[in-house]
Amino acid sequence: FSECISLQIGNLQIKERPEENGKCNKIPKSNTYKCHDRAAQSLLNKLIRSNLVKNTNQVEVLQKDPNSPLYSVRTFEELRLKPQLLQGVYSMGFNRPSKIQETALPMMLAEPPQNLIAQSQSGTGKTAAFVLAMLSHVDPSRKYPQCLCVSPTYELALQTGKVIEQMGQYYSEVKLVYAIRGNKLPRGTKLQEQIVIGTPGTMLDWCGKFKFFDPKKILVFVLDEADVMIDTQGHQDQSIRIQRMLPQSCQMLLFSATFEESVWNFAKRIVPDPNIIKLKREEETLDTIKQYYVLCNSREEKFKALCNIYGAITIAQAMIFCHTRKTAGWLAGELSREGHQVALLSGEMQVEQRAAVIERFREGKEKVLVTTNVCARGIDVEQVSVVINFDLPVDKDGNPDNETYLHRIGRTGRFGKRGLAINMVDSKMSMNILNKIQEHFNKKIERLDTDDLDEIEKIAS
Ligand SMILES: Nc1ncnc2c1ncn2[C@@H]1O[C@H](COP(=O)(O)OP(=O)(O)OP(=O)(O)O)[C@@H](O)[C@H]1O
Repeated sequence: FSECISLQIGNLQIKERPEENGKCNKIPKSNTYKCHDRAAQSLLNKLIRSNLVKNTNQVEVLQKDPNSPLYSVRTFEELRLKPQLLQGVYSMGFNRPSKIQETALPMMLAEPPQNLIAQSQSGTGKTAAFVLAMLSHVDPSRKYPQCLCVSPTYELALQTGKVIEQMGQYYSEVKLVYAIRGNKLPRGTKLQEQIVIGTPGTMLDWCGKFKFFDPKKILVFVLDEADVMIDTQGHQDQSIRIQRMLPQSCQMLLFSATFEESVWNFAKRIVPDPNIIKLKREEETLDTIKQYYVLCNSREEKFKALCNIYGAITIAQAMIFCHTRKTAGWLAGELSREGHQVALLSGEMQVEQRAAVIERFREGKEKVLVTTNVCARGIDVEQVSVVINFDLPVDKDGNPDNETYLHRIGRTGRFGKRGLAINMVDSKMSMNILNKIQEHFNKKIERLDTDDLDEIEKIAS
């Protein structure tokens, strides 16, 4: 599929330019794909499964299902967004809000402003929700920072910044600046941008040490991916110190995909008198992501299983998580030898290098991303149809890391897309870890026999 240039299916023509992220560049406005024969239908199904065609049908169905996190009863118009923002939302291809957007936006846009602690599954539109809230509150005629958004990593700050730029594209007076390492401003600078987005350390320096802006004038403070934030040494304290500089009237918003007790305690310290949107444990995993495990005996067997999976199904893009840099390096080498276009991302790389790797992957220049760690958390790449846990996530004591599991599998199945998560189990210990993960989320993870190609094909259908 990745090589096809043009496809005629019934009266629908799909053209693909591989240099454009492998996405079809001509997608009919209508949500119905008409197919006149079975071969064409099966071809189209494969395209949809491999995420090469944006399956808007599926999103629409989910948005009408009250049990889905994408369910909404209201339209964006009913959420009373400014016309320029509505235009931005529609230009991004959003038709209706998701559940978190529909529930959180009225609270965030209320007068007087209300504080919020919100949880929603990965890929259900939290970022879009708080970006809309920030853009709704800024006064573009005032040339100083009014909204702060703190993200746990450089990559996520850049990603969120892009969403702000896209959503705010018709609101051109609103400007954005990145408080991230590497963006060095001369002493004495007074920022004119209305939105500052960055990582906690640099943000703290900018408002505390360098006084690039006056924290007392901030109207909205957003803390994104709170669970990832508290995993990084120092981020929790830095975030709290920033929050302490803000006026009492400032609206505090905190988002997270998971809420272990530690996240909860942190959230309560940051957000006084909050409205709370919280999920039940069994709602945390998405039904659109199918989860499997594969039994192996060694690293080489795991690699063979991976090759079998690649041999049986069309994978638009995949993310593969390993426990150590050594395994990740080895695996990336083996996959390259097999002819895959592989990107390797690991913690010892410079932040700029990491951002460049993610950008290339997002553009579809590489189809497989092998990675070890947190810099892949929260990364939103629509085309990721498969996540492989080459090694299961464990904490430093070797216990299952449920939070990381959820973040990893959440890289697929973005906004209603179907996703596959495959876990490689290679010992009694890792089987034990997998069982605990199943128990924690109260979700069965089925066994997959990767020697049986038909069975692999079936799970992707
Ligand atoms: N209402 C909507 N309609 C269609 N697509 C949407 C809508 N809201 C968000 N999206 C898209 O869905 C994807 C996931 O959204 P977003 O990144 O905001 O989710 P998230 O909950 O912040 O994810 P994570 O927990 O992984 O950070 C993005 O590609 C975004 O453009």
